[in-house]
Amino acid sequence: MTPRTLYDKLVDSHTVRALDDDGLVLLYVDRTVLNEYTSPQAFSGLREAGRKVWSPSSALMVVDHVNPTAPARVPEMADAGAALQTSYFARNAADFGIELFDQMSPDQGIEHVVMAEQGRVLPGMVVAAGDSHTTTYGALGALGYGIGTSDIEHYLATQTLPYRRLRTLRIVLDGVPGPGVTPKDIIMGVVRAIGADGATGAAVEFQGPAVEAMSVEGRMTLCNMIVEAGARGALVAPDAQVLDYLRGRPGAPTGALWEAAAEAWLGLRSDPDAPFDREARLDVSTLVPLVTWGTSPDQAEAVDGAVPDPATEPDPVKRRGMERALAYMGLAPGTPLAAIPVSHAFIGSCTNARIEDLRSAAQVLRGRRVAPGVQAIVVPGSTRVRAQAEAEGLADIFRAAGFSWRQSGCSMCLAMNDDVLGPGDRCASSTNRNFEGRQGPGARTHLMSPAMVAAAAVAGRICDVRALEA
Ligand SMILES: CC(C)[C@H](C(=O)O)[C@@H](O)C(=O)O
Ligand code: SF4
Repeated sequence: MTPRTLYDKLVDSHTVRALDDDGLVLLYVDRTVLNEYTSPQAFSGLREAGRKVWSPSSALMVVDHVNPTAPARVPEMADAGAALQTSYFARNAADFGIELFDQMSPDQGIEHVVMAEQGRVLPGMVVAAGDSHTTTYGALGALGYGIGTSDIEHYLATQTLPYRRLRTLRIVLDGVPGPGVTPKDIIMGVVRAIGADGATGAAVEFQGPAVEAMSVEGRMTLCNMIVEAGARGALVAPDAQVLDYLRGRPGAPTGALWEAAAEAWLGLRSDPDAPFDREARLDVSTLVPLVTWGTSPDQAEAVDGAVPDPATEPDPVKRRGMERALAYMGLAPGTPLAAIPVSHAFIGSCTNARIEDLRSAAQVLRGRRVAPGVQAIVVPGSTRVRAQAEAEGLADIFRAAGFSWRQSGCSMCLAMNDDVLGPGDRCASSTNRNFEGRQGPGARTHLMSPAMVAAAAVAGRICDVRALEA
């Protein structure tokens, strides 16, 4: 048999039939998750065509993008647009028979955090959903990818999608990360190294000792943020850690079925000599905590470094991009990153708001206070994560430090609810995108790890977390 990558195996095992000779197939898709923002037209399409959902139990509906995160939750949304989106969402759930976690549900949260913690995504599955960060599920050995609204409709009606096989990119992570270097710093290091277009259209498989040593939640951060290098799929071969993560979750099999599944899952890996189209390597021991200074996720620098000078960039296109980014960010070349004051700190998003993220930020905040003038908020990735953090005493640490302890949702990751920054606000943010206006018109975003956000909140400026952890 020709050696195959894990990606090839997942695509092959889900191929209903080939649609052309060039890699276009009809793919069987196991599951989806729907949000209130990208699903409405898909349901309207089904209604107009008089179609039903083929397999309602294969889908889950979660309110996450527009809901407020104010500490006291109410069923009615004050914002008229959000109220309309969420009420149509609920009507679609009821009419099409799909399970819904609305904003009042104890299981609500950011869709990708919820799918994993509920055990709705299992190794070997293909999951397509109307959100680019569906790649997160690669951490569990499942092929997740983002789709548009017309594809959501196609999925709901048929459980299949036309799918063009992707080029593969193996990213090997060697070495042991040094102090303060988290999975977020590692994926930011990867994106910086290969560029914001370095994985365009690729199915990435992360391999290597640093991946094997990483927690499953850390691998979710990798698979989530590789989208910012253009990836359309991400995978890590499932191992014993993945089994430990999944065992006992609501959607995980039990008894003999679990035993059989676990054995099969551990066999899901690329053959040793499987060919990848491309390969990249990074020694994570060379990294230090990273911070973005620009408006593209690859515009990142070591926290103990300085804002780069566009004048030293030989590529004219890159140079103009840097100049424009610095103008938007209000930064001068040569400014030490650790001298940049912040007005806001945000810990949240499907990249970095799981329990391990909250623990690492709380570790920095214990016994410390947010600097005067800094508004700091923490938005747990799910309502379950929030409850767990409360049970572990993390919420008390955040509150005592002066952070606002919120309900779950996408929140300030993309500012579709009322958590919006103003022009000129500067935010230390644990999120994945720093595009112009992402957190509000004219607002400036510096991406970093949750621990680094905590450090920035305390210092009132970008701050090397290693100084605080020492
Ligand atoms: C709203 C949705 C389409 C979008 C995505 O696909 O990623 C959002 O979640 C984001 O992070 O920008
Ligand atoms: S948390 Fe941010 S990145 Fe994740 S789905 Fe929501 S808006 Fe997109």
